[in-house]
Amino acid sequence: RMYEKLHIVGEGSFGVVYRVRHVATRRVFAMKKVYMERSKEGLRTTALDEICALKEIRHPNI
Ligand SMILES: Nc1ncnc2c1ncn2[C@@H]1O[C@H](COP(=O)(O)OP(=O)(O)OP(=O)(O)O)[C@@H](O)[C@H]1O
Repeated sequence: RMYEKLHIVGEGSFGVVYRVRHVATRRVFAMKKVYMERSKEGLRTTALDEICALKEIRHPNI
């Protein structure tokens, strides 16, 4: 396992955020687990929208 879960930081509309530790470097990060419920059409568009939005953002904390 690359990241060790420490505790839950918070929860939003699209997922839950954990405080985690990167095992190799011991650095602490926030990890967001996006809800990925499956529907007949495949992945929910809300989950995809959230992932696409986060991929676009350029910020040292993301
Ligand atoms: N990079 C981060 N570092 C530290 N804490 C974070 C980080 N991202 C999210 N959090 C914490 O986790 C909580 C949930 O974040 P999330 O982005 O899932 O939802 P939100 O943006 O607060 O709400 P919503 O998505 O419903 O508008 C936040 O309120 C914040 O406390």
